Amino acid sequence: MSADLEPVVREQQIPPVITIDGPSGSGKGTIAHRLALKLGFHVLDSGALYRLLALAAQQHGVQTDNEKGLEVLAAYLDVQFEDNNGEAMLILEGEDVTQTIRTEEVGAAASRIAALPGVRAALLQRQHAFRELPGLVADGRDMGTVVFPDACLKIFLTASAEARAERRYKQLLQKGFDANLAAILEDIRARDLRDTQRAVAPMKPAADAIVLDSTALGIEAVLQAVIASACKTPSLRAFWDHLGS
Ligand SMILES: Nc1ncnc2c1ncn2[C@@H]1O[C@H](COP(=O)(O)OP(=O)(O)O)[C@@H](O)[C@H]1O
Ligand SMILES: Nc1ccn([C@H]2C[C@H](O)[C@@H](COP(=O)(O)OP(=O)(O)O)O2)c(=O)n1
Repeated sequence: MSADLEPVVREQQIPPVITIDGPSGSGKGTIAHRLALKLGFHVLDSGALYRLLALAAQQHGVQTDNEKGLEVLAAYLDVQFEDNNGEAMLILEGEDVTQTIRTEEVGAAASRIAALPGVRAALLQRQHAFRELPGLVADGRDMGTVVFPDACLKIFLTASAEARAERRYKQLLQKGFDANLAAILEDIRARDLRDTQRAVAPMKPAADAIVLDSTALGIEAVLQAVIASACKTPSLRAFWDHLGS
């Protein structure tokens, strides 16, 4: 944090939170990182926690419907989020799993375990712990509705399933994974359905969220729209004034 930003930060009693929720491939992670970088805020990739737990369950032979077993695993989950030249590096039980957790298989398992109330409750405290000064940008499915209902700015980012599948397909190829567009589209639709239909903390825009459809918008255009909303948010004004000066 730069020295001249310190008075701005000191004025904040509770670290401000910006939430970015939405379905797979809507661009939440990308926008959350870009925005956090601009503001100097921390980032919570809450989906990564569900993915890490899903991978840990696979490695320890805990089935995705074993709620009690998953709760215990979540309570003792040994994970670190480290910074690797501006990129998050995810360590599970001492092993770098940054790439391993990004497969559609782990994403689908994460979505299944995320429907279990005990799992969500067990991960809640870990998510709250990311709320530190100067502030937090949190991305996921229930950041604005359940985890940070008092967030000062809530964005719900969406796009058509086809556009999201295409983005994910390109992203997986870029990362060197094998990918099949039709299979990804099917996975995305199944995940959307599971994430919106579950009884606890279903994916939906918070009543006070700004809904942004990025089907026809590039990353820069989405970022500018989010920044425009952030500039109008009173508790964030001091940060933007500082950046503009
Ligand atoms: N508005 C957009 N237009 C085109 N591609 C995008 C857009 N937003 C994100 N992407 C790309 O789509 C892929 C998925 O984005 P990501 O931020 O990981 O989505 P999410 O976190 O919602 O699953 C990434 O490769 C990203 O660069
Ligand atoms: N806050 C969250 C974040 C993720 N989840 C669940 C539901 C999602 O399908 C999986 C994986 O989430 P993740 O954000 O990593 O997935 P995408 O990057 O959007 O494909 O975890 C959740 O239930 N609540």
